[in-house]
Amino acid sequence: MRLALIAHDEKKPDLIEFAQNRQDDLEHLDLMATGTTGQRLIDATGLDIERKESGPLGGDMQIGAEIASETCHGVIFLRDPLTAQPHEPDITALLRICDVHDVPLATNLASADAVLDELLEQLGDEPSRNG
Ligand SMILES: O=C(CO)COP(=O)(O)O
Repeated sequence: MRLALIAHDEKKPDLIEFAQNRQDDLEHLDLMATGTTGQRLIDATGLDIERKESGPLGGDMQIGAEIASETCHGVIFLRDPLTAQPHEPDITALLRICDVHDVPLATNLASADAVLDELLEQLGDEPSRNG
C-alpha cells in the first residue's frame, strides 16, 4: 500500500507533526513524497520515504503519474490555500487524477487521519494513534 505525503511550505510543520504522531502506522506503508517535504520528513522522523522532484519542478506530476498507473493508493496533501503557487496547474492536475482514480485524498489535517486509517484498514492493520 503506497501513500504520498505532500505539504506546501506553510503546512510542512503540520505534516511533520502528523508524521511524528502517526509514525508507527506510517512505517507499515510504502511512502513517497515531493522533494522538500520528503527531506523534511526524513530529517524529523527517519522514515523511509522515496523522494520525487520538488513540487514546482514536477514532483506533483510524478505522483500524479503513479496514481494514473495505480501504484499510489492514497494522498495526504496539506495545501496552503492562502498562498499562490507557481505550479498551480500541476496541483489541480494531481487533485483531479485522484478523483479520476477514486484515490483517497486529504487536503487538510482534519482528514489526514482518515486517509491513513483507510489505507491501514486495507492492509489489515489496526491504527495505533500516539497523539
Ligand atoms: O509544492 C509542493 C506541492 O505542490 C511541494 O513540493 P516540496 O515538497 O518540494 O516543497
